[in-house]
Amino acid sequence: MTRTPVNVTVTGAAGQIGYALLFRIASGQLLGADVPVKLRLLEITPALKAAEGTAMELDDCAFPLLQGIEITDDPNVAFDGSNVALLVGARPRTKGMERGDLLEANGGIFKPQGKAINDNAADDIRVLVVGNPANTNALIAQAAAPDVPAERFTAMTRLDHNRALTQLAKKTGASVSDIKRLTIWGNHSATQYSDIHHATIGGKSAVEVVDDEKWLTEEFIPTVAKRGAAIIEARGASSAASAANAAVDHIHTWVNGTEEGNWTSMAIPSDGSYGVPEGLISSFPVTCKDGKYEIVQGLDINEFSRARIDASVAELAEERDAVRSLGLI
Ligand SMILES: NC(=O)c1ccc[n+]([C@@H]2O[C@H](COP(=O)([O-])OP(=O)(O)OC[C@H]3O[C@@H](n4cnc5c(N)ncnc54)[C@H](O)[C@@H]3O)[C@@H](O)[C@H]2O)c1
Ligand SMILES: O=C(O)C[C@H](O)C(=O)O
Repeated sequence: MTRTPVNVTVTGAAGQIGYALLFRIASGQLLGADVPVKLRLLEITPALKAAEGTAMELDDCAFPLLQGIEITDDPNVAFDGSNVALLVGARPRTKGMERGDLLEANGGIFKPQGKAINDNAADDIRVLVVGNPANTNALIAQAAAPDVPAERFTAMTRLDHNRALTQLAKKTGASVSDIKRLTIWGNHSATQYSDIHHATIGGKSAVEVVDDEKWLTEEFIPTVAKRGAAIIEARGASSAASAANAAVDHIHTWVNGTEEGNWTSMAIPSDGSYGVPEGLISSFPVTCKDGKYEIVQGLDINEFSRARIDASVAELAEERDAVRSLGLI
């Protein structure tokens, strides 16, 4: 193998998403079956030992593509020469914690990590924020990295996209691969909007195939938006394997491209498209080609969609204003 290994940094590596993610990265599913990787695992000091345990297991898989593992509690080391950064570790909301407290606690994580990315990462760094509140954590990290092109900071709504695909497939009896051009708009939160107005199923309009407006508004959209909470309720812990799967999908698509005639959903810094204020990290329909993404332009947004996009974007603007008032951006 002669290719230079790609440095992949994973924060929160000893957590449950980390455990589901690292083996897939090391096996080549993130970047490709011919791309060697070096892993950098960032954890808080008390979790370093657990991260070492996971590294021992990674060693024991004898993955041919895995060219090294470094474990550290220092963001400057973790992001040194990093090409891909998966920011998973975050401060979860605990009892009695207000939203402002949560944003502030996460600011204490994502601001220094953004600075460490700015100061140490490779020129081609691509960042995916998974840790919640993902969109606003991405905004905090991005603001702390003024030397990195803003568009390299993204947040994950691919899990919502995948959830929506399956709900739609189950409703219509189609296969997920027959469904194209589905979109998640806005925030990775309960305000997100899963939009099938431009989607097709087996080449036909998804709205016409579904032909059930009540299901769309009262079941589909809320089921997808509240799926994370439903999983926490059922499992007693938040989604992990499906979140790791979506992170793999997000980076794989960003690097390797979307299929012809289809698009995906990524939370990315807005350029003002579709009335989303510039700079907010909001989910859009995107196509990817040659390692770059582009917002799908020219879609007709009906009144129904407009109201839902606006509501989610308003929440993002509130979160931005809150972190701004805390001096985090
Ligand atoms: N965007 C999405 O679709 C999505 C889906 C599922 C979960 N999540 C979020 O992903 C995050 C992680 O979930 P999990 O189940 O793996 O949580 P977890 O609690 O199992 O693991 C989090 C890990 O992060 C580590 N950590 C905390 N602060 C850190 C720091 N400053 N630097 C490095 N590591 C740090 C912790 O030690 C822990 O090991 C949560 O915020 C969760 O809400 C997002
Ligand atoms: O961790 C959570 O709050 C839920 C998670 O973001 C999910 O969508 O599964």
